Amino acid sequence: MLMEQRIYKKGTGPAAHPETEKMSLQRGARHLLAKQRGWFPKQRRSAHSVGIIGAPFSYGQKRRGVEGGPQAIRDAGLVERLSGLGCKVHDYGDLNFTTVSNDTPFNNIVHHPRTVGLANQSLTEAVSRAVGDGHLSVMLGGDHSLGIGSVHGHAQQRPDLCLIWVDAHCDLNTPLTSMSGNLHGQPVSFLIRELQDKIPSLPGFSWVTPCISAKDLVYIGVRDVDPAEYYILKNFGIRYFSMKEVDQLGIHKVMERTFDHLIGKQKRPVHLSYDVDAIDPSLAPATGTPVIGGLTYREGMYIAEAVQNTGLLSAMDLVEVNPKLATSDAELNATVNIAIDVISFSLGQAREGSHGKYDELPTPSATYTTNEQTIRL
Ligand SMILES: NC(=[NH2+])NCCC[C@H](N)C(=O)O
Ligand SMILES: [Mn+2]
Ligand SMILES: [Mn+2]
Repeated sequence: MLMEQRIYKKGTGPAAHPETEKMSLQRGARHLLAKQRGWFPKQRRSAHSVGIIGAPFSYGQKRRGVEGGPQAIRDAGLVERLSGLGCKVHDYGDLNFTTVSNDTPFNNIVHHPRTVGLANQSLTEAVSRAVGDGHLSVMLGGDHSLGIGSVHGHAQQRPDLCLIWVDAHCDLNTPLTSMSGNLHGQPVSFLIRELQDKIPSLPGFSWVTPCISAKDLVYIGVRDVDPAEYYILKNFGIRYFSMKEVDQLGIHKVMERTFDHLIGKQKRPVHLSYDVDAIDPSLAPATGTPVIGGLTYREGMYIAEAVQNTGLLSAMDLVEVNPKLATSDAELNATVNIAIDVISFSLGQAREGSHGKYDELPTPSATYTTNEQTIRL
């Protein structure tokens, strides 16, 4: 409730607390409220500096609409949510992608190679800049072919990164094994060093160099694995927790083993690539390749919380939200809100409560001074 007059703690006033940086409306409102009551929110312990990069791109698959993901996620209040968590948010805006003309399929199968290659080249630069600027990079897709550029750009700044890929799919086909021809089913194959003699040179991809080893990657949530992907998982020793392991072990053990594998011996930056189709389609239906039997809301958020708790998250992706595939407003809102929740939990929201808002509790005996009078609360 708004009070008639602003109330300041004794000996303080607006001049004693200059607002040094531009704040979001919500943070500003909270700050004002705190001022009115006479105490101030303290700096959060886990305050991240976050760089948001919108990647409105859909040519890694055939269903248009996923390019509307960043706008839908922003419209639903992502920046305000993150500011409310105490994050310092720098929004880099949306990238402007070029559709290459005469982009004929590679081998008559792989669609839009030049357009996908070029988009990922500019995403690489954007993510590298954001991380170089000192931000935790948050890339909003767009389809999951963007994983190439996001991980690649992150690796330019943090060559020792490891990768957690949360997805119903492995996205591990090579251009020679893909049955769909969609590059969103192939990004990881371009990133893994050990696979490079199996990757043909694709027009638009000459700039790509692999940046992780098979042991630097863990999958969580997979339940739709193509034959070639299974071959690669097994023969290259890639660690993965399918939905079967999530059922057998429980999500807590899955995360424990994930971190044991990736950061057990040595701490290093974590890249979290989160495909919204990892979550069960009954909860997040507005996506292009839904697969029944996915993560519950609680499992999905537990993964994000656990990654945040490592303190090592350095870049993340939230991809495959396709607003055009929602059959109702309710479906759209459910999917977009889950996307925002995944990002928020990855950046410090916690179900047990968040720390940091209060330095101390207000006491009834404290006195507060307005411009004209002293008030006892
Ligand atoms: N990012 C995604 N949703 N990928 C779905 C991939 C589906 C299938 N495995 C393919 O190669 O096309
Ligand atoms: Mn994916
Ligand atoms: Mn997927």
